Amino acid sequence: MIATESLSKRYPRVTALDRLSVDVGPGVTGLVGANGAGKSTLIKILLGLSPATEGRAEVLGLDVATQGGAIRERVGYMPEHDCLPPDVSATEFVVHMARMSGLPPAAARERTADTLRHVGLYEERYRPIGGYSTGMKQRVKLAQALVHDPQLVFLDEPTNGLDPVGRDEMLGLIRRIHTEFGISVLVTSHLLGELERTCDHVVVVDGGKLLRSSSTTDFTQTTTTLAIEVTDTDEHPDGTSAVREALHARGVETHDGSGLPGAGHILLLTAEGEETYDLVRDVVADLGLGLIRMEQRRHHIAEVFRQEQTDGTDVQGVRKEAVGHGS
Ligand SMILES: Nc1ncnc2c1ncn2[C@@H]1O[C@H](COP(=O)(O)OP(=O)(O)OP(=O)(O)O)[C@@H](O)[C@H]1O
Repeated sequence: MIATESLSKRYPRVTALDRLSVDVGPGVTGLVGANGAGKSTLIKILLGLSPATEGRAEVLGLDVATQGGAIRERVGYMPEHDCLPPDVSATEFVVHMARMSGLPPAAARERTADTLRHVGLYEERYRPIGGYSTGMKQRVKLAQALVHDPQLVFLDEPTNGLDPVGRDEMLGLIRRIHTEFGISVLVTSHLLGELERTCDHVVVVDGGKLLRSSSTTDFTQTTTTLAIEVTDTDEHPDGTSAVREALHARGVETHDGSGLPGAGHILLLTAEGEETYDLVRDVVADLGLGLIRMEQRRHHIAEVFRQEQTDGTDVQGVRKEAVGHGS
């Protein structure tokens, strides 16, 4: 879908992209980085709106330097900043954008109605945009990116300014753009964790450089860490401590899962194999406790990242190592 090769963008005072080489396939891909990491710059270059200083890039097999128009016919773009005219309704605006994309009037109206319904705007679509909430404005921006039925959409910080419920709804909507309509998505965020449930693949940039590019499952792959939670009984009012002591007596180290939801009631230990599961089961049964859960823990992206950064001696070292993992 997207391929960049040693792509750089230098402004007089800042290098926004620094020899970025990355491949993005079909599906939902998260482009993650702190503010100023170069995400919006990359999107503008990929749309053929801003020339790269060096390197090259292709979108859907088209060269961004020479085929920007053809790219924008096939790709939708939801910009980061509010850019909506306040005096017109969502319907008028999205019909206009559909017409600009070359749809005939009747098709533009039909596609607009379908798309606004899909993004969750109903009666309000006839009211002027100026009176909309941030969430509704984000939906209008999303609708105009989808109305011409693109193969790929670039969504720049679509969850910006939304409350947690609005954010979840937007992330669900983004996922459905791919699952229901087969449109591939490149979505940016400065929050690594929020893209975890939504994206198949995550590309992390920092200071214009590629930090890491891998599938979400590689990021969050199941580890051999077991999380155990047990009931309390009259005999063992603190069941967790009783299990901890019994496991220690059998030479199994545990840690307490601090920082996890429910910490204090959760024991973490490294599973050496089948025998660890059997041992835990026997210990809990011998104590007469109930086993609430025994599960392999999945890491969250943000944890993996934090872990990599603490393991590295310096940020530069982390970058080198992370680039090594990239595709
Ligand atoms: N037109 C421009 N002229 C000069 N510098 C720019 C220009 N556009 C972006 N920059 C700089 O390039 C760097 C990358 O900006 P960019 O907007 O791509 O980052 P970002 O990752 O999208 O962050 P944000 O989410 O804050 O927009 C920043 O230091 C920014 O100040």
